[in-house]
Amino acid sequence: MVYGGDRPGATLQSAFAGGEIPVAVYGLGKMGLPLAAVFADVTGNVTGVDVDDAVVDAVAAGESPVEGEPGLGELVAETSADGSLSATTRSERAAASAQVHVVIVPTLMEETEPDLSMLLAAVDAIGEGLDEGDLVIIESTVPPTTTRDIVTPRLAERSGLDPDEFGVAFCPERTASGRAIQDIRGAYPKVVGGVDAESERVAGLLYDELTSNDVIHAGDATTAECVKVFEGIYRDVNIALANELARVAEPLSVDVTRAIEVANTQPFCEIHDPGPGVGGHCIPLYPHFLTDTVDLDLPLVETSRAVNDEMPRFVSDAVVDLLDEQGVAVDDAAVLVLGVAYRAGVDETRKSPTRPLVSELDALGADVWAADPAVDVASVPDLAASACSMDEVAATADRYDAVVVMTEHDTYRALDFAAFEEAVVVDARNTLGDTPLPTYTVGAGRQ
Ligand SMILES: NC(=O)C1=CN([C@@H]2O[C@H](COP(=O)(O)OP(=O)(O)OC[C@H]3O[C@@H](n4cnc5c(N)ncnc54)[C@H](O)[C@@H]3O)[C@@H](O)[C@H]2O)C=CC1
Ligand SMILES: CC(=O)N[C@@H]1[C@@H](OP(=O)(O)OP(=O)(O)OC[C@H]2O[C@@H](n3ccc(=O)[nH]c3=O)[C@H](O)[C@@H]2O)O[C@H](C(=O)O)[C@@H](O)[C@@H]1O
Repeated sequence: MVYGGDRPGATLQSAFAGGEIPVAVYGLGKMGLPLAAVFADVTGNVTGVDVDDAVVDAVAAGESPVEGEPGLGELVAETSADGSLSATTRSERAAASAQVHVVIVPTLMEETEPDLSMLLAAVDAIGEGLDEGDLVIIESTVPPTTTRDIVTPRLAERSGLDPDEFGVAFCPERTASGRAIQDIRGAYPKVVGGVDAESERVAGLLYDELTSNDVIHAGDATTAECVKVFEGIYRDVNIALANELARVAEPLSVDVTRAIEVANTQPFCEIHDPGPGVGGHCIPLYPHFLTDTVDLDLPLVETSRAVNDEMPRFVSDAVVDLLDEQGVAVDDAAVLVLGVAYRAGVDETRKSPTRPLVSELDALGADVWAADPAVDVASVPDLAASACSMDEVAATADRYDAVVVMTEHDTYRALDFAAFEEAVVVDARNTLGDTPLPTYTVGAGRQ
């Protein structure tokens, strides 16, 4: 019994750290596997649950199917080998033996509607195996009120327990791909919020064993859900401000990025970086998690989403204008797009701004190619571009009339842009510095 047993905090913590409290982590993806591995490293008693056989087989064999996470491969190998971490697809069976259930499966979006189907499937499996005194922790980002109004009643219904017989808390995953282990271990304070005081107390005690940082008690689950969604919305709105300011670079003949850099020397100013739009499966979603939940107009949040979603067209217009200056019609042009990942340091292409950019150029009749050192471009769905390997880029440089940098991969800074001969360049990330070619830089204007 973890919840409601009135066990003193220290006793509960030593039982948890001593492996006496079996933990199940549902979702062994980019965030879930690092989380399960750290839980296993701390408690020695974790079952990872995933619906993907290949993921489970890899983890059971001590291998990490998640790449690009420093330290993860070693931690999975170590915890699998010493029995701290096991893996299964049998969700209900894992739920029956666990006392702490941590859910970190995807929360996606259909158009602008949150899609909680994977979350609810995991919750249903947990409900089948939920016992009195268990604690369920949601780490997946969810629309505010989900934990209290959807997850908790669903668990009660599935398990036949009263809601006061088990604990539920929302403890958001505040982690970025590429640095998951260090983030989980304590880069930032861990936020916990319970559907009742005991849920929050127990969740706080367990995470206090996991993190080297502080544990912040939000007061309740809905407040904790708002913390996570607000963090993301703040970022989206702030990026939208930077992107809107970037538009004045040309009319004012000013380097807006430089002006932002200097403005940010004031401690209360933190304008983000202009770019080609906002990608990933988090920041573009979280505003909708809020606007879909409250029946209110939230014009700033909605407008910011629109400003960021308009940036791929802004970049496409810059390409057309530069080509026009050179007397090249866009429907006669070959365009190379450098970067399909939504940001540097990841191989993730979900909601990447490159997709709409390529669609815009393709619709204008351009012959579009795309290259990305971190991504298998040929296998990227819904990308209207021909794949070009980085090796081929150098060999075919004279093919292109325009080159567009969409992701700030270090590789691109090493490219010899003189090899692109007559091409024009749009640097949507302000990452190239000076080039020998006609260049438009988002944030700095015409170079
Ligand atoms: N990726 C990121 O940068 C961050 C993600 N998050 C949150 O973490 C959640 C998970 O994200 P990722 O790990 O990136 O997703 P992912 O797509 O990399 O992995 C999800 C995993 O969950 C598994 N899965 C799906 N349904 C399941 C079920 N019913 N039971 C068990 N496993 C199931 C999938 O097979 C997959 O292996 C997201 O919803 C997001 O809210 C939070 C912070 C950062
Ligand atoms: C508030 C916050 O910083 N959240 C982080 C974010 O990580 P994520 O991997 O989505 O990357 P990100 O750095 O926010 O970038 C998102 C998108 O926005 C773009 N971007 C980012 C910062 C900026 O100044 N300008 C800009 O255009 C990026 O290129 C990318 O396309 O979302 C994660 C999440 O919640 O999934 C979260 O854990 C991370 O800490």
